[in-house]
Amino acid sequence: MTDRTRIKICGVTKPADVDAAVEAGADAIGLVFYPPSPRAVSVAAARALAARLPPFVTPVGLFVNADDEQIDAVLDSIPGMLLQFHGDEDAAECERHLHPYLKAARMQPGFDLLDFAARFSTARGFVLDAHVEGYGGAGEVFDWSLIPPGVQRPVVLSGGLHAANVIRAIEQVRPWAVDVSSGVESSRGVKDAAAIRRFCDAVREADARLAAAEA
Ligand SMILES: O=C(O)c1ccccc1NCC(=O)[C@H](O)[C@H](O)COP(=O)(O)O
Repeated sequence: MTDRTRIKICGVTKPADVDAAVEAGADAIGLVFYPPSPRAVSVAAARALAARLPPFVTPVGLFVNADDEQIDAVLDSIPGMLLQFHGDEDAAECERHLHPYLKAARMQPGFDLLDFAARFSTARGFVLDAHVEGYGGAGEVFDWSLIPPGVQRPVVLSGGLHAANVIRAIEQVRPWAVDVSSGVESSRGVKDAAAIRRFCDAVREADARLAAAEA
C-alpha cells in the first residue's frame, strides 16, 4: 500500500491539458505515439508538451507495436521519458531501448497476470487495462477481481476510470497508481480540465478515507 495513489492523465494533446493535469496534482502525463488514436501527438508536439512539466512530473511515452526508429526518435527528443508499451511487445523489445518502462496487460478471464509479470521481470510496473479492440483508451472497465494477489511490481490501474468510480477502484485494488484518459474528456480525445480536477480530487478522497480507516 502506498501512502498516496499516484495519478497519470493519459492522452494529453494541448498545453492546457498539461497545465490542468499539473495543477490538479497529477504525477505523470501520457503522450500517445499511436497514430490511430485520436490522442496521438507528433514528436515535436510532444516535446513542447513535455517541456511544460515541472520537476517530478513524468512524461510517459505510449507505444503500440512501434518500430525502434519511432521509439528512438521520441527518446532522442524528450528527456526523462518513461516508456509504456501497450501492444504485443515481448520483453526483449521493451528492454532494448535501455529506458524504464511500464508494460500494459489487457485483462480478461483466464489471463495469468503472475506469469505475465514474470515474463516482464524488468518492467517498472504494469498498466492493467481492459481487453479491448484497438489496444486501449476505450473507456472500458474490466473486472478488478481478475487481479490476483501477489503481483510484486507496482500496479497502475487503468481502463474506464473516472471521478465516480475511482474511489471504489482504489479501495478494492489498492494500486500504486491510477491512469485515466476517456474519463477526463468532454468528447473522445478532448480533455476537460474540470473533469481532470474532479478525478484527482476523488483520488485524494480515496487516499484520505483509507488513511482514516487505517489510523
Ligand atoms: O489513449 C489511447 O488512445 C490509447 C490507444 C491505444 C492504446 C493505448 C491507449 N491509451 C493507453 C492508456 O494508458 C490509457 O490511459 C488507458 O488505456 C485507459 O484509457 P481509458 O479507458 O480511456 O481511461
